[in-house]
Amino acid sequence: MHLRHFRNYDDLTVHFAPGVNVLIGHNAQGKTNMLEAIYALSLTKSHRTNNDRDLINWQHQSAMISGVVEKQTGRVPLELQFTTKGKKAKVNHLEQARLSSYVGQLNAILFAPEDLSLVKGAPALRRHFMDTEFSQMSSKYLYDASQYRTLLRQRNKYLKQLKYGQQHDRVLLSVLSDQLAAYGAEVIVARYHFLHQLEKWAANLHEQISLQAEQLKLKYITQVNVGDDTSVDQVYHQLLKIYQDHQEREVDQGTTSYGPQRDDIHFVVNGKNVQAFGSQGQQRTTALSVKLAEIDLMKEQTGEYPLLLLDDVLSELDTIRQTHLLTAIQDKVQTFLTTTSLSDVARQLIHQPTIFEIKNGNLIKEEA
Ligand SMILES: Nc1ncnc2c1ncn2[C@@H]1O[C@H](COP(=O)(O)OP(=O)(O)OP(=O)(O)O)[C@@H](O)[C@H]1O
Repeated sequence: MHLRHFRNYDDLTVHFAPGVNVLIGHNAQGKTNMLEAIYALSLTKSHRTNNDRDLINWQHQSAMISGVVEKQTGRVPLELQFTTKGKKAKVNHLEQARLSSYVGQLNAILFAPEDLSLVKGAPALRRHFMDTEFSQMSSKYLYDASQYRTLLRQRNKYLKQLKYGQQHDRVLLSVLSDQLAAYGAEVIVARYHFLHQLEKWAANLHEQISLQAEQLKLKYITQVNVGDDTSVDQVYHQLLKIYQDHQEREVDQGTTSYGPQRDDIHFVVNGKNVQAFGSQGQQRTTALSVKLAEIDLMKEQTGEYPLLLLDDVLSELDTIRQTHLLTAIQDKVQTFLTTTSLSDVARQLIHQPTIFEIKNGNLIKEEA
């Protein structure tokens, strides 16, 4: 990987190892920035800011991240350039007209301490989780979800204009409702199936981590009826009917109250919703199982394991959970783990880690 003028990195080339890469450093040296660079190389955007300008070093006007991904099908050079005017993404040195044709070349799963609140946090967090993860597995999902978001913004704007009498034409509202229902149905059916697949892997991991004491189920919460055999067309008609039945109410409120932007996931352990009734430990085990399950699901869906980015999470987990995490990933997932100091437990658990010391935007590889 090569970074130029990215955050606090000036000009850095680094060769990472295929196994576990440990990035050790004091606070504010560039550990999270490095994970952010890898994440951005995967998804074209940061996990912690929506403003790409934040990624550019304060002394400069542009930044670059490039890297070579070694896939089963061969080596793929990727490059991202950020300027104050926008960004460019290249695959195999060719600029991509759409960012969506770039995403999916390199998949990455990031796990940070705040992800432990996936279970107890707000529903928006769980929707964001579905969107980021499923978009990496399916370019169709990425496209449908982004079309849905654009249409939702347009429809909300139009509903507000109707509410305040700036517009009167209900025909245009019907057109927007129809298009919104079409993309909404794609998103809902895809989420249902992906969550069903994710549950298989997550339940298995949860059972192991809880030493066979707990059974985890994932329940997809959405406003329409959806099951194993429900078609996209059936969901589309349900949504369309909801929009027709509630048109006056939505105009009154000036916003769209129905659709996948209101979805949620319930995590159920031994028959009880963990969000409401689970102990902190159960909530953490659930979050960990779901995150680890994504690794296997991505492999199943794409044929390649994703990269795993662990931002200072070991210190947040007890020994049992650390052991499960580290044994689940070893020898199969290329991992990048940041820490201010590696505990003795972790040192013993990681097979042949490659250790880099991060100091003020520089990486120094420790000799084995
Ligand atoms: N655009 C930027 N240009 C220059 N420096 C930046 C930019 N954005 C952030 N920094 C600096 O990068 C430094 C490293 O930040 P980073 O978040 O990577 O720290 P860290 O090593 O993960 O530390 P911690 O252990 O405290 O989380 C910070 O001092 C921050 O001020």
